[in-house]
Amino acid sequence: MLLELADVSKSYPTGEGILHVLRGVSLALDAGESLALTGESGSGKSTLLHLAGGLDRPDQGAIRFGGQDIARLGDRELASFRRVSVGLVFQQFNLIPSLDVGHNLAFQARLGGRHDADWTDRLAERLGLVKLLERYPEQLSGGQQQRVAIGRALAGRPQLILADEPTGNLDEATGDAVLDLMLALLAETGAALLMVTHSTRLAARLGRRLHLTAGRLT
Ligand SMILES: Nc1ncnc2c1ncn2[C@@H]1O[C@H](COP(=O)(O)OP(=O)(O)OP(=O)(O)O)[C@@H](O)[C@H]1O
Repeated sequence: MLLELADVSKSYPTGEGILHVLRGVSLALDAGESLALTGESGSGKSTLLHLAGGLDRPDQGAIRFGGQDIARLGDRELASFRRVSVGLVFQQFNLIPSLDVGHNLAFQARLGGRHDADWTDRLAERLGLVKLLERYPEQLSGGQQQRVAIGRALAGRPQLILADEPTGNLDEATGDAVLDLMLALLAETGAALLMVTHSTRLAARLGRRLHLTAGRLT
């Protein structure tokens, strides 16, 4: 098993008291598996994704990656886990505006000491970015920007990709094409995917689906 959330709870203090977002959530994801997470707005999908990626810590419960509880790692070890083991793709493509496509693609892999020029070239080819490598993000369409973000997430060959509404900013046809590419590349690398989506149509294309409601998974 690659990723396991065991009885994870998370709440936030708010003006009106404590908001219990996740109430004892458990899930397991194997290497190479893809899982769609659906749920109403505000149900805690992004919160769960952030916990799985070590971007935040749970109040209770264990988050095991390769058997190790990342919720118990120190800040430096957690940062290293994020750089090496996880690739993130968000709805807002989050490219670095001052870097061209080639440097955006390699950015995270370089940070994690995992840059591999041949693999990055191959990703650029598979994602149809070869002719765009010297352009800057503002010179790209939304679909092109998201293809760069996917390449950047995969460049360091992380074992887990976490995607939060990755096609939410794209029209349906472009979004479908981008998702197809992402799934094909995941199949090639063997990485697992945990993807948040509002769309049951997109969720149906992944291996498994879970629905978050009232802080619990069904
Ligand atoms: N840092 C925070 N402090 C206080 N409340 C928060 C914080 N982050 C999230 N929340 C609240 O927790 C709940 C879950 O938020 P989350 O972003 O995980 O939901 P979501 O299912 O991803 O929603 P959406 O589909 O709208 O993106 C929401 O009610 C949100 O307002």
